Amino acid sequence: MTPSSEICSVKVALHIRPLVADERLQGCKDCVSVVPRLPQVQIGTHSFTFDHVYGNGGAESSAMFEQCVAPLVDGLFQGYNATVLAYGQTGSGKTYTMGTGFKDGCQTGLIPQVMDTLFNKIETLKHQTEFQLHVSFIEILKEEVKDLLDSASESKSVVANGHTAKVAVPGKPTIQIREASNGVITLAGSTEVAVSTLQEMAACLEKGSLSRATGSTNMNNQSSRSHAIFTITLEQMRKLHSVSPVNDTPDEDMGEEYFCAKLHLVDLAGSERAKRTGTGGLRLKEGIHINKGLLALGNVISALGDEKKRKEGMHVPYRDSKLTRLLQDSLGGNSKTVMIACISPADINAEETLNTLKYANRARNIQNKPVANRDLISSEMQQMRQQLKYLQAELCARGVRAASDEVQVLRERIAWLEATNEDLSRKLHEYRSRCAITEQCEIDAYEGHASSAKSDGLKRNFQSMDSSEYHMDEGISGDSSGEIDEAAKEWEHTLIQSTMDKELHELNKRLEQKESEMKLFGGVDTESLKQQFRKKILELEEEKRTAQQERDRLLVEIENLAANSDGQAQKTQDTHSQKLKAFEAQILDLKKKQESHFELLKKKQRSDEAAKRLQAEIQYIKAQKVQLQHKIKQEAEQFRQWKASQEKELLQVLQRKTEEAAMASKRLKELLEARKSSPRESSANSNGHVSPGQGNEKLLRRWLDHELEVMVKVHEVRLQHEKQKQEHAALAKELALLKQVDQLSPSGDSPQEGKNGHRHTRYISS
Ligand SMILES: Nc1ncnc2c1ncn2[C@@H]1O[C@H](COP(=O)(O)OP(=O)(O)OP(=O)(O)O)[C@@H](O)[C@H]1O
Repeated sequence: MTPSSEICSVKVALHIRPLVADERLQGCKDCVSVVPRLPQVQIGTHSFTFDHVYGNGGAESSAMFEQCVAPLVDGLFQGYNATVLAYGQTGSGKTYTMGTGFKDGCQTGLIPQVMDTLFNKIETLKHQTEFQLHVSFIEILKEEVKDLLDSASESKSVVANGHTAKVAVPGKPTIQIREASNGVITLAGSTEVAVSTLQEMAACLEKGSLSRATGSTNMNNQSSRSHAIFTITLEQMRKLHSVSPVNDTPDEDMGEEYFCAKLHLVDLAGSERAKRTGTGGLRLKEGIHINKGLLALGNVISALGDEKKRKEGMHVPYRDSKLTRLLQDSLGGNSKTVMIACISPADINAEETLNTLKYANRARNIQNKPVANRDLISSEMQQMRQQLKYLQAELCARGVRAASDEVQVLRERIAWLEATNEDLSRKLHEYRSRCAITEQCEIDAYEGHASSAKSDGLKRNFQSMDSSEYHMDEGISGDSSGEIDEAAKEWEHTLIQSTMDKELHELNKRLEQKESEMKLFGGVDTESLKQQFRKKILELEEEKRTAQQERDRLLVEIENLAANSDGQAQKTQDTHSQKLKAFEAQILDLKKKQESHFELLKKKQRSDEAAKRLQAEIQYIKAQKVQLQHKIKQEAEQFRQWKASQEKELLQVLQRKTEEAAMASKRLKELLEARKSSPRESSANSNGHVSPGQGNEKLLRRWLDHELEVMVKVHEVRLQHEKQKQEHAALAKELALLKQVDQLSPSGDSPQEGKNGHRHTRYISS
């Protein structure tokens, strides 16, 4: 049972009955006065204050139940034990006040009102709580506990000399007072009748009241000769509801909460003086026992009521009598207790009344610590259930339930990516080797074509110049092989660029895929999630440990109970065994939850590792990409430089040839001028004589032929130069385009087709 302690004093109410007929006949006077509107009474010079005073000018007796007992009935539903104790001299009205003389459905007294209220409340709560009610009714007569509800002893009640008493049935075990390890006092062997209606409970009260030992004394025609305790045990199994976080509707799956509380309604035997009660023999013996019990009760009340002694931890003599032993819980223990001190206002009873008032006044100082008797197991189970609910909700919120599926999907995706990667690498390798072969074939084919085409074209034109004194073949005679080299170089450059562009394109594609994979990992704060998991696992471990400890404790308790062979022990043992089973199931459940948490944590770790690998792969691809881009740039730059140097060289040659052509043309002009200025020389030579002028003419003609040839060649070179210039412009344009592509290259697309097409055309045309 879980304690939720609060300290509260024993409440004391004073009930002053009116003067009874007998007293009036004796001419008794009222010696007790109630201070108006105060719970205070005066008797002689003595003044006493209580929590409530009823009757004889005080509050109406009818208000007693509402003010003193109804709160205790309410507390019963919250799991608090309670005791209502009627104390007072014989004939002071205890039985009347308690209603333990309940006969023929007569509703006076507190017990019938308790029963009414109890069943009304059960009626209003039964839709959400399951109730079980038991009653027991015992009396302590001459220091023996007797069962007033035992059917076997019913017929054995005897009436002799106006005295009703039960005869002990042979073989029937006597009722034993037991104290459990937690200090709870129980009666082993008493009849506990399960009741479900007011009528059944009233029948029990009536039956027990009839069985109770009563006798006639001078003070009371029907004096109770025993202490009677009517006990109502209320067990509740309350259905717990939690509110669904999704739609605010009650969730039925929260289990139950168990409460068990007892209400003792005690009608003590009246204190008496043998002289006044006029008893002798059997009555006297009864009276001695009654007084002994009450004296023990007085001592307990004194010990508990003295604050100083209480603080010093003074011994409380509960064990001095069966009465005090049974009321141990109600006085200074786990119970909310109300004592109703009953007094007669008659002056003839002044001394007893004063004693009662002193007794009751001391009882006000007793402090109890009532605790709600909630079943520890059910409350722990409830806590565990709530914890589990919380965990499940949290896991749901964080999408961890889907984590395992997600990890599976990612694994498959990684496997697919790796396969694709391998496939692409293989294709790339094949492509490269194909490229190398194609490149070689292209070069070979080009070389073959060039050697024939060039010899037909350029070589034919320039061949004659090889032997000339002007050495016009310089720079041009090597053009054939030079152009072949150039074309091969360009072709190689195009192929390299194309391969690298494709490589870059592949890398970009892979990078894109890997990055989209990474995004799947990115949604969850994995570190904090892992922390949460670890925390929950630790919490579950802690809960499991607590549950195991509780189970061990229960086992020990069951073993102890097993040692006790009586019915009550057996019953408690059965209850404990059931709880133990439930508990073990709970522990098993917790273990499973813990294992599943471990599994989730492992999966999460594996998924993190996969994410790490993916990240590393992405980094590697990025590095590769940067390297490739750098290479493309470098290759383009090298080619550009080579092309520029080629053009520069060509321009130099052209310039030189142009200058030479200009020189030749100038000389030709000079020679023509010289010929015009000597016509005689030429006529004289026409007579058949070879003059020195004739030799010159011959020389001049030869020279002229040569000059003309040179001029034709110069013209051809000029044409060639024009052509080269056009090509140069086209190349510059292409180079600019390449540079642009290079800058935009992450997409990997490049206008390869155009370049190749253009160059190829150029090779053919040249
Ligand atoms: N408040 C009351 N109003 C009217 N009559 C009362 C009241 N209280 C008690 N009486 C009457 O007083 C008589 C004695 O009452 P009761 O039997 O309840 O005393 P008791 O304290 O139980 O005595 P005992 O200790 O001897 O059993 C009874 O006849 C009862 O009807």
